[in-house]
Amino acid sequence: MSNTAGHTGVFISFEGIDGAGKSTHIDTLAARLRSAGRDVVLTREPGGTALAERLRELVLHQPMDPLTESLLIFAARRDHLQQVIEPALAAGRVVLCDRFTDATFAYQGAGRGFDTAQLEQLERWVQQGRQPDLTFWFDLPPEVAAERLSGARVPDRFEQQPAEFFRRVNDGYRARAQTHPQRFIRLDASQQRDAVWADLEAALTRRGLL
Ligand SMILES: Nc1ncnc2c1ncn2[C@@H]1O[C@H](COP(=O)(O)OP(=O)(O)OP(=O)(O)O)[C@@H](O)[C@H]1O
Ligand SMILES: Cc1cn([C@H]2C[C@H](O)[C@@H](COP(=O)(O)O)O2)c(=O)[nH]c1=O
Repeated sequence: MSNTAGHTGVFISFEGIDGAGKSTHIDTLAARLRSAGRDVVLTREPGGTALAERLRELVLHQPMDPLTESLLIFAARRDHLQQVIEPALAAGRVVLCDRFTDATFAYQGAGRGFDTAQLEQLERWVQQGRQPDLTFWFDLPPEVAAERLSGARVPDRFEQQPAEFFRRVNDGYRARAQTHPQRFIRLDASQQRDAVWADLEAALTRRGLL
């Protein structure tokens, strides 16, 4: 659906292991899109609504088993989709979302070893076919990400995981990128910030979004 300015809603997600560089570029992109006349919604997962932010706190800090973790993440996603993402897209806005369902397949699926078929069921049930139009995957070796994050903050339940966990998570992202090649754009996040931004900008320009 398009708004009065003739803009159609666009849903862009940003993925990658902790410390891969997503946040560094999301704000810059939001400013760029706004200066091009787009109405931008900046949001994140788990989170993005009052309820989903409360669930985020639990998921990041409260010990729980992988099924509980997956259910809470999808519950948060359901609220986020209904309250924020779907209305914004219907109004012709650009939604920039720091992580979405690919993170669940990467962290809960590949990282924790939770059954992918069950995640696919939850994905269908909760999202009713909704997927990002474009997904930037910041691909970075876990050792480099750990180095970038070292001492930056008190680690949450995911950030406390060993490098081997993040290697599996990164493999999980690679698998998702192979399953959804039409929307995935891999960025070499080990480059300098400017080079990563240039690749991101070029990909959006090629698609007529900048
Ligand atoms: N290309 C880069 N080269 C070197 N350092 C970088 C680069 N991009 C980001 N950083 C730095 O790495 C750290 C992590 O970046 P950032 O917070 O953007 O990652 P993130 O993917 O959003 O992490 P998280 O998912 O854990 O929030 C920050 O200190 C940031 O300044
Ligand atoms: C959406 C989503 C997120 N996670 C994990 C990944 C991160 O470690 C945290 C979110 O914190 P950040 O500020 O984005 O780094 O949650 C997850 O395990 N599964 C998911 O679906």
